[in-house]
Amino acid sequence: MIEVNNLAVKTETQMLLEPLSFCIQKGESIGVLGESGAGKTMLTMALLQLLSSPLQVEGSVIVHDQDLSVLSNEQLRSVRGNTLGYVPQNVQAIFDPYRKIGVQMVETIRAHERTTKREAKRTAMASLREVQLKDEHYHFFPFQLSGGMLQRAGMALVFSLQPELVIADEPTTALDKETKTVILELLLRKQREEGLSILFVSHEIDVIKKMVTRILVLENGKCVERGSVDQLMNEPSSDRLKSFLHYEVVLGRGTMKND
Ligand SMILES: Nc1ncnc2c1ncn2[C@@H]1O[C@H](COP(=O)(O)OP(=O)(O)OP(=O)(O)O)[C@@H](O)[C@H]1O
Repeated sequence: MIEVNNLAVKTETQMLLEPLSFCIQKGESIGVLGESGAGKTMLTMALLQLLSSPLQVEGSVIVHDQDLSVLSNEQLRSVRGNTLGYVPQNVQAIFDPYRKIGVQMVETIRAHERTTKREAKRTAMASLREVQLKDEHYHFFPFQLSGGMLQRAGMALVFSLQPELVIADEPTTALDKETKTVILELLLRKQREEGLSILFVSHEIDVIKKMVTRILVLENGKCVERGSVDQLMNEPSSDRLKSFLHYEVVLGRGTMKND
């Protein structure tokens, strides 16, 4: 459903993301693994057409045979949300701190779909329940929710628009175990039951292994390795991936076959 061809990001003096190509099919999940500064967020922003001068973006992102770079801002707003859902690491940026969660959800739903307020409220409530929040949270301000609850509310907002592909940029980093489980299980269930496609960005190899079938490893803005999870876990070739695996073993998060 999405085809990325030689996507690159640079400034006048520096290459921040070297040309990268990959496809994601319906119902497929791909992981992007890399350390801080590897270019993971740069990739997600370029995919969503959210970068502007002085950053220069080259290459193309094709969604359902449509090149996103030629779309108007209005068309892009529709693609972002209805087709491509974006879950950032810190969803505080999604919500206006001074307005109630439910009001913001209803507004977003109605900006993307022709629906009544009542119907949008029903969708918002159902979405909140899906992430194991309660109906009362609909009436809360963002600051009244804990960080983990707010991250779940962010997921609810994204899923209330029923996107076909979710781009999740470190969606569970620094969250408690319970919230992490709710978010990861929801993504996997949507993939299994609704054919959701997922681009899962993380520096946590144990999480990425559970979530995806194929991985791209980024280092200094360059894809240094790619392949299926099974293949890469058993025969990593880049030093970057080897060090990720070594780190995981040292932390005792799991036993690797190549240990
Ligand atoms: N607006 C910008 N102008 C110039 N360079 C930038 C800009 N934004 C980010 N960078 C640089 O691009 C590189 C990649 O940054 P990016 O935010 O994509 O890393 P990341 O892998 O997402 O890291 P993290 O996990 O810490 O978020 C870094 O060297 C960063 O300093």
